[in-house]
Amino acid sequence: MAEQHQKLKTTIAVLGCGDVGATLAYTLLLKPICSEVILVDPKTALLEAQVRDLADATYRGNTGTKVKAGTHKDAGQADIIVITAGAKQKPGESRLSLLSRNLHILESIFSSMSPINPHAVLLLVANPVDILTYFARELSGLPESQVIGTGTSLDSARLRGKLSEKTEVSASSIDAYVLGEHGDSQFIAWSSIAIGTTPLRLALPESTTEEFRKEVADHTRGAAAAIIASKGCTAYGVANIAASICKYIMYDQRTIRPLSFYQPELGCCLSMPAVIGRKGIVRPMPIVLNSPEQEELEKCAAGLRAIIEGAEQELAADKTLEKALKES
Ligand SMILES: NC(=O)C1=CN([C@@H]2O[C@H](COP(=O)(O)OP(=O)(O)OC[C@H]3O[C@@H](n4cnc5c(N)ncnc54)[C@H](O)[C@@H]3O)[C@@H](O)[C@H]2O)C=CC1
Ligand SMILES: CC(=O)C(=O)O
Repeated sequence: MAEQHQKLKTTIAVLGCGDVGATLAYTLLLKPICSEVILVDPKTALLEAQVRDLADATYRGNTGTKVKAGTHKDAGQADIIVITAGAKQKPGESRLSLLSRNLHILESIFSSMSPINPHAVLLLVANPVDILTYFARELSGLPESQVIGTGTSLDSARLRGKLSEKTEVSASSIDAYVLGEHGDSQFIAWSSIAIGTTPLRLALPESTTEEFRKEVADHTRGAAAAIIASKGCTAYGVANIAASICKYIMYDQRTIRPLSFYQPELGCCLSMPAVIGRKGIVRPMPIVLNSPEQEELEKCAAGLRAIIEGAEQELAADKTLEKALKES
């Protein structure tokens, strides 16, 4: 019986229980996606308080999901490991400015979690998410398909929200993708946007003007900075998206979303549409880009590759210094 129970148990570990991690844990408790949510954070007082506060939300009308505090080792055995651990942008700061701090946190997480459940799917949320997804793939030793970042899913949701305002059609009836970096070099795949089954250019002729496209792209690209300027963080949007991705994985739902994953032909992780299921990326879903969009994609990948190279050099220099200090 105990063994049968063990097999039915499904666990999602959330690393980092700050604004994003706690909001994600709350969202997971409200959806019956897994039997247990494990929270991990080195700030032990915060961790205990978050677990108690979240547990209070489970005692009435409970979905059956339990929440508890755990260690990095416990997290390493979960079915899905979500990494929200890391510094966040201050008003006016870019996501890329977090790289050095968050890469060191990522390294320390993998050295404390090892060995990782070989069937786990790793979901990166911390920023800069595309670069961290690239390094998580190397540090975790998991197959590429099992290491994904939330990428431009959030930007795409923001885009659909804006287009919903413009077309007066529900966002859920709009197919529109932001692709590339979850950051300043992201781009909108305008040529494939559909309102229901109607191409955007037919549904809304003004959408082909430079002015319209600039307004929508600026809104989408600038959304995080605008929210952070007033409340210091963004949390609800990404928590909802991360919880939905967990559901697609747990239920092997085969949903198509733009997610950050390794693109062998581009040499980096960035967002392209993919089918998501129990093993993570089931397969990339090809998208037809016109030539300006293809150029944007290549420019975006070149920028990310340059950042990865710089980070690799920094990590190598750190290792050399560490070794020299140990030997002295
Ligand atoms: N990808 C996306 O669309 C979004 C990404 N983010 C990113 O998510 C990250 C977290 O944001 P917030 O929760 O607002 O930050 P926060 O500062 O409120 O929480 C971060 C938590 O991570 C914890 N932490 C640090 N080292 C850790 C370790 N080794 N193991 C476990 N936990 C550790 C900290 O103690 C802290 O409690 C940031 O990098 C932020 O930029 C935020 C919103 C959207
Ligand atoms: C913070 C961040 O990456 C976002 O809200 O898009």
